[in-house]
Amino acid sequence: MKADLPVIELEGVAKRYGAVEAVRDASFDLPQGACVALVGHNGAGKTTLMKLMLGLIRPSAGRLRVLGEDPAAGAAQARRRLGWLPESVTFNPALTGQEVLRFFARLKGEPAAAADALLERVGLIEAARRRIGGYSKGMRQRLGVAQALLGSPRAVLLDEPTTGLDPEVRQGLYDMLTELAGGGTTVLLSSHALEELEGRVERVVIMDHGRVVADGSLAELRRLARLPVRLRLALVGDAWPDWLRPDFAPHRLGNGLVELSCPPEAKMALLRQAAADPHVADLDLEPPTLDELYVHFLRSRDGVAP
Ligand SMILES: Nc1ncnc2c1ncn2[C@@H]1O[C@H](COP(=O)(O)OP(=O)(O)OP(=O)(O)O)[C@@H](O)[C@H]1O
Repeated sequence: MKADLPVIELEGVAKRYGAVEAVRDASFDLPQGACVALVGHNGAGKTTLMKLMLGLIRPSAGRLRVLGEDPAAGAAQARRRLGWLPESVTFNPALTGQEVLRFFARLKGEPAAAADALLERVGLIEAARRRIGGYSKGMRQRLGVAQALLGSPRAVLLDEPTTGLDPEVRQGLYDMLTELAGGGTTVLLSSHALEELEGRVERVVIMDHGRVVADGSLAELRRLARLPVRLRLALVGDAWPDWLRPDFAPHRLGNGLVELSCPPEAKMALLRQAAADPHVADLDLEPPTLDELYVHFLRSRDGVAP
């Protein structure tokens, strides 16, 4: 397979369960070394999409290619080049991390040394001979990631890998995923939380009721959404600058603070005026939050593509 071919390709993919349309008309590519998040609320279709990519289920319509092959066609080759961390992965608590990972290594035809190298890589080598029953949630999750990385997969799919992790452990996990993608592995993770993805993934695919409603970098999605920017000014005395146009809905917050919101294209002109006005003692700029961005795309009727 050529390096410039996408590792995973979806064209008009749909999956129905009876009356439920779990995935509808999904089309996107995941190139080599991409680090992409699938974002959506419960039931949006994230897990179903991953299972389709893994070949665990067949699409009701559309075309799916993983490393150039149909993942559900039974060709084990393509499937073996994928790693998967299922949602809420559980391991036998009576076994040690090393026993579990060596067992999975055997299943994948990998040597025990490969399991040990991965335990080292995910920072579990010191706990390798301890029973999993005594592991923290973060340690179990890292063991899950190590399991997904056995056999040096070309792509890893991680279903909500950060749920329940504290911020430090989560950061460690994202660092590991960034490093993996930097080494050429395609990384796809699902998440409920857009806000934790800032600076951590290069692209997000937002899903709603089985449909892809947005696909792009967070910067691209912000540009597309054209959400208003909030400005907070600290004014000296009772001054009310005449450039505070009523259509920006300026209002006093108390303590000399005034808040207004303006469309992104008006932002620079407004900042220049504020900076040049001696009545403005201080200024804070608040870009739209990721929650606002998320809500915008969930409400958008026709969907948006980059
Ligand atoms: N095996 C199944 N049989 C019937 N319906 C299913 C099946 N699997 C998923 N669904 C339905 O398909 C829709 C999408 O589910 P999916 O698990 O893909 O969502 P999700 O985005 O992963 O949600 P969550 O964040 O809760 O994990 C839901 O309405 C779900 O109930």
